[in-house]
Parts: sequence; structure tokens; C-alpha cells
Amino acid sequence: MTQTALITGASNGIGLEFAKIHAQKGGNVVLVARSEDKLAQLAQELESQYNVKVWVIAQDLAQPNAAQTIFETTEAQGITVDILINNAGVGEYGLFIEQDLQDKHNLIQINMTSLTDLTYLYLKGMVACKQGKILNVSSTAGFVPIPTQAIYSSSKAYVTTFSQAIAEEVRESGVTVTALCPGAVATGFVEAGNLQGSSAWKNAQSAKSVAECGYQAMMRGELVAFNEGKLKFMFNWIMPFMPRSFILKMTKQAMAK
Ligand SMILES: NC(=O)C1=CN([C@@H]2O[C@H](COP(=O)(O)OP(=O)(O)OC[C@H]3O[C@@H](n4cnc5c(N)ncnc54)[C@H](OP(=O)(O)O)[C@@H]3O)[C@@H](O)[C@H]2O)C=CC1
Ligand SMILES: N[C@@H](C=O)C(=O)O
Repeated sequence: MTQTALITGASNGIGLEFAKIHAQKGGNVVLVARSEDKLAQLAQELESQYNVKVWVIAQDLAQPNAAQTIFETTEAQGITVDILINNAGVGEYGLFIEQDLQDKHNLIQINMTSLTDLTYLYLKGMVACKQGKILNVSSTAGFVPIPTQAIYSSSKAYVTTFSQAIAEEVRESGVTVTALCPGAVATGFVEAGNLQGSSAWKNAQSAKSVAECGYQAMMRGELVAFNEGKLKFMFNWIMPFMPRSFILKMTKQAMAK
């Protein structure tokens, strides 16, 4: 049966690669982002190249009602979402007290609240049908506090913890929830988050490789997935045993420009 995947942040980066992967496997796709022209272009390419159905929903996930609007749109068009990939997210760089508070509210809305709302709205139907998969794109940043990314790293800690908790809640239902925790990835995220020049991205991975890893982990129903084995080892078996003060110095240095 052809499965439909709703992918947020599908106009660029990792989300764009998720859309290509799912379409290549014969899946229908609902593309969500703000850039309607880019999404329309991608929709046309995917439909002609893979003979799948593609819908475009242009929505700003920084808006409080975005998730409800997206859900109402798919409901109105009779679209059953079998796979939800909450990928959209924005980064940041700078001292907390020097940040624009509205920008931080937007980050919290995009990275946490809209992700939560979309999960709530679509997970209910998946549980009712006893099938479905959710992939929440988090980050290794969620495992440690990061000076200059205080709210971003906290938002990803939320995504990783939230995803595991609801995965257990629905474990008997036939629905799986996966948190994908990439390290540095070479996408527009870096410039958009004013992160260029930070040494943390010197060995950034490709969006394609991260999406392939995340998609496979989602299909296997993994709880928490890393795109590199060394990251999995470091964040599961090394970092938890390090002194907090040392971790803070290390993350602060990694972000230095
Ligand atoms: N790049 C990295 O180093 C890492 C990224 N991640 C996570 O991966 C995910 C994808 O990031 P990545 O692909 O790298 O970043 P990109 O900046 O390349 O892509 C971000 C996507 O999110 C969309 N987006 C941004 N703001 C909004 C908004 N307000 N409303 C709707 N959509 C929005 C953008 O589309 P548009 O502008 O058209 O709205 C774009 O499609 C994020 O959750 C990020 O936190 C995790 C670890 C590392
Ligand atoms: N890992 C990067 C993306 O989440 C970061 O720390 O910003």
C-alpha cells in the first residue's frame, strides 16, 4: 500500500532529502515549509520522476495555529498521513541575554510547540489505525548544554525526551516514534542560525547521508538514532560520565568562531 509521508522543512536540507527518499520508494509526500515556490518546484520534480502524488502546504511553523491548519488541510483533502517527519527546525548563536526574545519564542514554537502539536494531531489517528511512524528530528545538541545555543540545545533535549516517552506510550499500538540526533550537517541551517565559522561544523556530514540514516532508523522503529557510530558511543557512553563543568567548557569551545 502506498504510504503518505508528511515532511516539515521539506524545501531545503535534510527535509528535502527525506522527501526524495520517500518518493523514490514510491511513497506519496506532503511537503511543508514556508517557501511555496520551492515546494511547488520540488513537487513537480518528484511527481514526474517517481510517479507519486505530492501535496504542498506552505505554512510558517512559528505561527501558533500552523499545526492545526496543516492538519485541517490534510483532513479536508482526504489525505491519510502514514508517516510524520517533524524535521523543520532553526538554530541560533549568541549569548542568551543578547538575543532577540521574539526570535527565541519563534525557535521554541518551531522546534518544540509546532512539533508537539503535529505529533498530537497525527499520532491519534495512527494509534486508531494501529499503524504509523513518526520521526522527530532532534540533535546531538540535545544531549548537552551548549553556551551560545542555550535555547536550541534545550529544545532538542525536549524533542529527544518527548519522542522516547510517547514511543513507549504507544509501543503496543503498532505505531513507532523515533528521535534522530544528527551531529553537524552541511545545510543552510548553519548560515540561517548565524553559526558559520564555528569549528563544530568543520567535519559536517551531508544532508543526504543523514536523511538516509534517519529514514532507515524510522522504518526499523528505533527509539533514538545517530547518523554516526562515534556520536552514538560518545553521547551514550562517554558524555554521561564526564563532569558537567568539563562538558560546558568543551561545548563552549566547540562553538567558538
Ligand atoms: N544542520 C545541522 O547541523 C543540524 C540540523 N539538525 C536539525 O535538522 C533539522 C533540519 O535542519 P537542516 O535541514 O539542517 O536545516 P535547513 O535550514 O537546511 O532546512 C530547514 C528547513 O526548515 C524549514 N523552516 C525553517 N523555518 C521554518 C518555519 N518558520 N516554518 C516552516 N518551515 C521552516 C525551511 O524551509 P523554509 O525556509 O522554506 O520555511 C527548511 O526547509 C532541524 O530540526 C535541525 O535542528 C540537527 C542536527 C544538526
Ligand atoms: N548539532 C548541531 C545541530 O543541531 C548544533 O549543535 O547546532
